[in-house]
Amino acid sequence: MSKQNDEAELEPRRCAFFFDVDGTLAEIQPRPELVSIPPRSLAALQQLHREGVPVAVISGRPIEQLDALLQPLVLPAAGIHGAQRRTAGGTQQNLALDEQTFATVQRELAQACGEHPGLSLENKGVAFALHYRLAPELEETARALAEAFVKRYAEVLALQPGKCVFELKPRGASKGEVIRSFMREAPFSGRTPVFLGDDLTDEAGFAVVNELGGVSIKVGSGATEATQRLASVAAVTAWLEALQHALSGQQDQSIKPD
Ligand SMILES: O=P(O)(O)OC[C@H]1O[C@H](O[C@H]2O[C@H](CO)[C@@H](O)[C@H](O)[C@H]2O)[C@H](O)[C@@H](O)[C@@H]1O
Repeated sequence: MSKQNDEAELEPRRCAFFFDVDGTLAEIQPRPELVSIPPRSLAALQQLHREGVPVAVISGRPIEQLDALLQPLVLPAAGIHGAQRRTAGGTQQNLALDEQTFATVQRELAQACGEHPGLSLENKGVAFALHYRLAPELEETARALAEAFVKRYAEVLALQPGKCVFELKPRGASKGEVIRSFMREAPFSGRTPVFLGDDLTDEAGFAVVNELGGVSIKVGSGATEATQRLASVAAVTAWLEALQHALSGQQDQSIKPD
């Protein structure tokens, strides 16, 4: 870094990059399955990776969905808010609920959601997301349901609010802690961590990156622990392309966030 982090001009070859997906690399869509990552962003990620700059995705989605969104790229990744982590070497670590508890929560949640047809229940294998984007009037219903389940299964579940969603994730899952784990390992260690995210779940990541002396970048509006900001997913694409140019030896001031 050539300047203080609050006005950093990044030197990409000295950084390790961490990206949230929904709302950061990909525009928010009415339903999770409609999401895609812009080809220009994918090309930039691919070049960073090809040139040996460490890049990982840190998402609330399961890793298999991340692989589908990023194909043909296969990156180090954290899924389900940190409950899953695939290292640069390809080893995968998972936090999980025991099968019986998972099956019980699944059955009870499905039954409860069935009483509110506007709610959509996403089963992520080791976590659940209660979406109300298509029925915003059900926000408080979704919140109450999620809070009740987390209270009932407090030993194993934690609440993760997000954009038009209340998620039930395995207790202990944290985007901050997975970024910390990546930063202890090659090829990430010894570099400046840079994390871009847009939502509440990303705040844990910003806190750890700040603690490690890195660069935290909030995408969009809203209160945040992040020290820098980009306005939108489109701005993330432009920022990634500026990184590409910087990697190719071209100077481009636009890699400085707003
Ligand atoms: O950590 P992220 O990569 O940002 O993932 C967070 C959640 O993203 C998805 O839900 C959100 O995006 C959907 C598609 O744009 C949107 O319809 C929904 O309202 C958002 O909450 C995904 O479905 C979740 O599993 C992720 O945890």
